[in-house]
Amino acid sequence: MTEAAPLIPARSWAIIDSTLREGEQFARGNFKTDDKIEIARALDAFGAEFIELTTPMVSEQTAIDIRKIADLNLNAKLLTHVRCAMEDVRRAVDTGVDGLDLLFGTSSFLREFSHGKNIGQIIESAQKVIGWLKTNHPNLELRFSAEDTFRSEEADLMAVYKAVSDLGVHRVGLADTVGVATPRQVYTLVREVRKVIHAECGIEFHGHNDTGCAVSNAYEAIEAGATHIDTTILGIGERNGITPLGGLLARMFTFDPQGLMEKYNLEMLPQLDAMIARMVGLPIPWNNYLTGDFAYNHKAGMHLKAIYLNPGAYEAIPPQVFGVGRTIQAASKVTGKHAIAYKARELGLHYGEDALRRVTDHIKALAEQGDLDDSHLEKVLREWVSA
Ligand SMILES: CC(=O)SCCNC(=O)CCNC(=O)[C@H](O)C(C)(C)COP(=O)(O)OP(=O)(O)OC[C@H]1O[C@@H](n2cnc3c(N)ncnc32)[C@H](O)[C@@H]1OP(=O)(O)O
Ligand SMILES: O=C(O)CCC(=O)C(=O)O
Ligand SMILES: [Mg+2]
Repeated sequence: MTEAAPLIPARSWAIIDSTLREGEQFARGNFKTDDKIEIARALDAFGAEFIELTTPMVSEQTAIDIRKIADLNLNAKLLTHVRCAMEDVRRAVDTGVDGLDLLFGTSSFLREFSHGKNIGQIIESAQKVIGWLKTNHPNLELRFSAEDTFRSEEADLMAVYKAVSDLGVHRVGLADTVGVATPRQVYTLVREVRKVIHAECGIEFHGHNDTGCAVSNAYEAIEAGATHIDTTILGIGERNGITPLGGLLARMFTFDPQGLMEKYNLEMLPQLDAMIARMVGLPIPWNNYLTGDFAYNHKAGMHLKAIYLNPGAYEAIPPQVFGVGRTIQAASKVTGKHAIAYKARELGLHYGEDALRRVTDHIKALAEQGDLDDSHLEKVLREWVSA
């Protein structure tokens, strides 16, 4: 690293976990009442500051489920995600949630093909809906998001964000709905939005992962001053999903580990990922952030030599903080004498320098012919001594 990492205090941003909203839009996300309660409780125990729930407009059952979750009296604040329409907000305020996440698409795509409103009409709808909410439900936490922000005209966005900030929303939302934004665009737009909204108004970022930037875009949003980041467990959502909770935690851990450990029960992450994998009927991806099967697998001889001396040599984040372990894969063609010596010592075996070189080369040659596992390695090491 040529420059010092920027100091980004974990206290400067909060998680809005949307597994129970965006996650329901995932191909395999079809949570039943008990699943929703399990997810909400687990996120609360983890320490998520906010839990976003699907709109009660979906169905009577969904409305009942939102009320059930509200009755759990969790520490996390509950939000429901609703269209900027009186019918929806009237239904939403009856559910017992703490806040409403309103949205309206501002890009020409969504203005033409989703709802047919121009920017003036969007602002009028926002005035009507937010005005009614402020008068009748002043304690609700309100957010207004410009859906498809990153394909919207900047002048339109600024007009909408200024209007809703003047109406007194607690947060404005920037949504990379089709996952097209670059980190630099996110950084720049968050800075621009900050200039037109009130100082006490928060900024939320919601990023899809279509081009693989969901984590980096969330990071850039935070660096630029965003206060809230949308995540889902395992990143589930429409298409290939949004910023995964684990990915965001991994990214942010490197800036303020202590702050992150104080805010969240990080060692619960494997449990959260496993819960959602079970519910959606899919395995945790092998290369998943922190909890993938091989996220902490070390194999090459040059790495293993250093790992034995200090795991930090090849790990940016200590696995135990997130409740996972590391795997040392010493039996392979890319292994080296230090790893073999270490494995031998574990078995109470010791070789001289020449023998160690020869057994290492033998193991590498064997691995060229097929996979080796630890038990095979152990057998070879023992036979080598007795031979
Ligand atoms: C990027 C995102 O993820 S946005 C969030 C997406 N979430 C959802 O869609 C929640 C689940 N959705 C549903 O259950 C249904 O779509 C409902 C209940 C919301 C609406 O269902 P329907 O009345 O059958 O309408 P349908 O879904 O076919 O069409 C969407 C309607 O929402 C309107 N709409 C779209 N965006 C908005 C908005 N931000 N504010 C107000 N109305 C909107 C459209 O104009 C259309 O209404 P219209 O038929 O009067 O033109
Ligand atoms: O309400 C928001 O900010 C995000 C909505 C959404 O899921 C999206 O735009 O992808
Ligand atoms: Mg989304």
